[in-house]
Formats: sequence, structure tokens, C-alpha cells
Amino acid sequence: MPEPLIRERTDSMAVKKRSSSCTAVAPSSTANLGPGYDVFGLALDALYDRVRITKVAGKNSGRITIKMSDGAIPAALESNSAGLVIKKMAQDFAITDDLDVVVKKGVPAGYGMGSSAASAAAAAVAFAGLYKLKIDRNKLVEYAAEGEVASAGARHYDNVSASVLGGFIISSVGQDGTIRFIRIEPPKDLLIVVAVPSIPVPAKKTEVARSVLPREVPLKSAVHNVSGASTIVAGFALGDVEMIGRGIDDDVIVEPARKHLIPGYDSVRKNALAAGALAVTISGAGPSMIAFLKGKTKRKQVIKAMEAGFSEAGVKCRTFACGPSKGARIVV
Ligand SMILES: Nc1ncnc2c1ncn2[C@@H]1O[C@H](COP(=O)(O)OP(=O)(O)O)[C@@H](O)[C@H]1O
Ligand SMILES: N[C@@H](CCOP(=O)(O)O)C(=O)O
Repeated sequence: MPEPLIRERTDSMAVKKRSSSCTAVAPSSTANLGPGYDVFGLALDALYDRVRITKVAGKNSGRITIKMSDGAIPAALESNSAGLVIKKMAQDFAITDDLDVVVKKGVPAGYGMGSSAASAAAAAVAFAGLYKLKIDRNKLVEYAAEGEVASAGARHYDNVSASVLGGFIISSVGQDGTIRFIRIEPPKDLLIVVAVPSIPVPAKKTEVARSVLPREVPLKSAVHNVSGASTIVAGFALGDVEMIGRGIDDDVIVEPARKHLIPGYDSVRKNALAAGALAVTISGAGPSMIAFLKGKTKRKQVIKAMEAGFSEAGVKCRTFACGPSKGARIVV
């Protein structure tokens, strides 16, 4: 369910004297949007992670300690997306303060809503805020992408760019390694319904879901996906939700290879389309399914349809409707 942004309680005077801290929040996100594998990301105004970084006064052995609100996620620096980001930023800016990091999870880990990315994005923004670093937001995305190594085994930019920058983002990595992000403000009447199935997911689910993808694709499929992806971009640029929907529904490469990982995929998709969704796809690497609608009129019907679809496969799910979100920000 959407979690309201709650401002961090003001630290006591005693704590303030000993240390200084910075807190940032970052939104959940959906990646790919069908044919835009590893390129498209959309920030979702549904769930948020919060990261607070506190300098431990008078200690500069470079020790970074992470405390997680969700005990199922490893708190070890190298295995935690926020930890990897902070470690890399501390190295690059030669910061040796001891740091205490508290990660409050709002985005469930492993369900295709950019959970590791939300922690990584909030960590990058909080670290830059704490040390008042003059780095542009694109560079912040690059730092946040360090965190994806903890979950996906690779630096993919789609979730982190959306979490840091907000809105709809196109990430491109040039042949020379140059990374560029293009942000388009999503149309106001774009509504999103997410269904999160209650099924166990493997640790490093994204790495697993990436391993089932074909290494090479037929030219015909590549052409097909380029046309779908171009339609999505045109839809965002023109503010045309129906056009966005037409493009999303056109992935012939990634979704067919992954759908067997999601019990109920076919019925969720069929039901949601019949109930009035413009497009239905896997959110990120799954297992959540995501539907795109124009306005709120069909929202309840689509929610019911997706729940019924998972139920046909004997799977419970939780559902929510949301809009696009703005990007990560400092709250204290
Ligand atoms: N700060 C973090 N928040 C969430 N997951 C994390 C974090 N650090 C490491 N992980 C690991 O990343 C995996 C979840 O991330 P990921 O597979 O990208 O899923 P999703 O983006 O769908 O939530 C889990 O194995 C989890 O233990
Ligand atoms: N492009 C990635 C996106 C993974 O998103 P997640 O939220 O499931 O981690 C992929 O499809 O592997």
C-alpha cells in the first residue's frame, strides 16, 4: 500500500552535538515497460525506501555499519545495495569518517519494484547531501547503479535512474561507455496498477531472471521490439497514454522468456486487458505484474481482474494503484 512520506523525527540535541546526519527517500520503480529491457524506467508513487547516514563523531577509521529495518536483507556492506554505493562514494571522495547507516525499507525486496535500487538511490542522495558534494544528478545515478551489483550482479540503470531522477527515464550506454539519461515528465492521466504475488522469490531474483534470457535474438525480434520501444517514447513525449500502452504490449524477447517464472501470468494479463487496461507486462524482472491505464475509471475493475488472475493459479496477491513519482530527495 502507498506509504506516506513521514518526516524523520528530529534528533535529540545530545545526538546532534556528537554527529551530523542526512536522510533521503527514494521511490519504487518499474523497469523495462515491455520492450525497453534495461533502458526504460518509471518511478512509482507507491512505496519508498529511506536511508539515513550519520557521521560518528571523532571516528575516522572508514568503518561503515548498516542497520536494516528488514532483517531478511543482508546488512553486510558488500551485499547491500546501499552499502556498495556508500563505500564507492566514500572511496572516490576520500572520506574516512566512520558512518552509521540506517535503511528503512518500504519497497519489498525481490518483487520487481526496484527495491535494491530505491535503497541505492536514497543512499547516493543522502551521502551527497551529508557531505554537500557538488555532483550532478546524472553522476548520482551512476553511483546508485553500483548498488545493483548486490542484487542483479550487473550495473543496470533503468531502476536507479528512475528512483534518482523521477518520472520516465531512458538510459543509454554508448559504445564508448558514456552513460546518458533522458527524462520525460509522464502524462498526468497515466495510472498504474501493480499486483504483487505472494510467492517466495529466490535471493538475487533479478540475477536468476536475467539468466533465463536469450544471449542472442533474431533480427526480426529486435526490429519488433525497437518499434514497440519507439512507440512508448513517442507516447511519453506526446503525453499520449494510449500510445504508451500500445508500445508496452509489444515485447517479443524478454517477456516470453520470463513468463514461466510467474504463476498466473497468462490469466492476470488476459483478465486485466479484458477489464480495460491498455497494457499489461511484467514489472522489472517480476514476479509483480503491472497494468497501465488512462485515468481512474477502470481502476477497480483492473485491480479485481488481476487478483482473480493470480487466484486462478492459486496465488494470493496484493494490489495497488499509483501514478508516476518524482525522484529521490533529502528529507532532513
Ligand atoms: N538495500 C537493499 N534493498 C533491497 N534488496 C537488497 C538490498 N541490498 C541487497 N539486496 C538484495 O537484492 C535482492 C533484491 O533486489 P532485486 O533482485 O533487484 O529485486 P527487486 O528490484 O525486484 O526488488 C535481494 O536478494 C536482496 O537481498
Ligand atoms: N532491467 C532489469 C530490471 C530488474 O528490475 P527489478 O526491479 O526486478 O530488480 C531486468 O529486467 O533484469
